[in-house]
Amino acid sequence: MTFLAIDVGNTRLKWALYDAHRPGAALLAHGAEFLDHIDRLAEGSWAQLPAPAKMLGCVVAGDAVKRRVQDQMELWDVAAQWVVSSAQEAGVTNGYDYPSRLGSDRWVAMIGARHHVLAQGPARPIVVVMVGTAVTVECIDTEGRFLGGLILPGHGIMLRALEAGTAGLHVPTGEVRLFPTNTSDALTSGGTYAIAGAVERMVQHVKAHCGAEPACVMTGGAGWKMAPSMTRPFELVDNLIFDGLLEIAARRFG
Ligand SMILES: Nc1ncnc2c1ncn2[C@@H]1O[C@H](COP(=O)(O)OP(=O)(O)OP(=O)(O)O)[C@@H](O)[C@H]1O
Ligand SMILES: CC(C)(CO)[C@@H](O)C(=O)NCCC(=O)O
Ligand SMILES: [K+]
Repeated sequence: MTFLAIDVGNTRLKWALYDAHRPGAALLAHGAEFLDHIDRLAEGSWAQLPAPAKMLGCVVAGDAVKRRVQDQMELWDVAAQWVVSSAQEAGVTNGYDYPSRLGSDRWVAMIGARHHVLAQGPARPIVVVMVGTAVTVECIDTEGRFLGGLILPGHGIMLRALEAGTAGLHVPTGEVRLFPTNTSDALTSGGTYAIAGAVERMVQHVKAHCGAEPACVMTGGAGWKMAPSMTRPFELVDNLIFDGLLEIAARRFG
């Protein structure tokens, strides 16, 4: 029972084919395409894949992009199913004022993180950081309730905003330094520590609110770049969105 998981992000579509729709299933193939290039998936990297029996995805890119993905999926006889953030799913409850307005990537990643942490031991609060085009920093309490989260610009957006909004900042990417002494390093370090600082605040809020040390997990393509600059240890998890989609699929598809 092959299973196709799809994460349509702000910049790229990421997909993974598994041999079953359950946590721990074997990964058969995976890939990523910039959103501009997704119309070539059916004749490109999907052409040689075994047909998926089930599919589940999450999409933050809007209905037009979702339809373009579904067009590519016509290659197979499989129904497209997309996760919509709800009040409760797979053991996580949603504390957002309007649960369906929570980005489904955030919701699915939190479900992945909750089960990832439960698989390691007793339940504890979690801080989930997703580093992509945008950065999100979520808090889940010991009972699996999403208490709230932060949204901030990703590194690329921060640098482009500074380039666009200042008179004379156009420099190549630099290094993260404690005391940057050139413009490139100052910009790169500023962006990195802006993210690390926001995350540190959330960890403090969680400790104060929940009275326990949270498990700290980080995911997203740029996670490995952030990890050395964090104020405390973060476990890097390859793709919490795919982990979450497997958890949800196991419950929905039986
Ligand atoms: N040195 C860095 N430190 C932190 N973040 C960085 C760094 N360099 C690039 N990034 C960020 O990482 C992002 C790429 O991460 P990732 O591959 O997960 O994103 P994506 O797949 O393009 O995003 P999305 O899932 O939203 O489509 C870039 O958009 C940029 O904001
Ligand atoms: C915050 C992003 C852009 C992160 O990818 C996405 O989850 C999104 O568009 N969310 C909708 C708004 C919200 O989550 O409150
Ligand atoms: K994303």
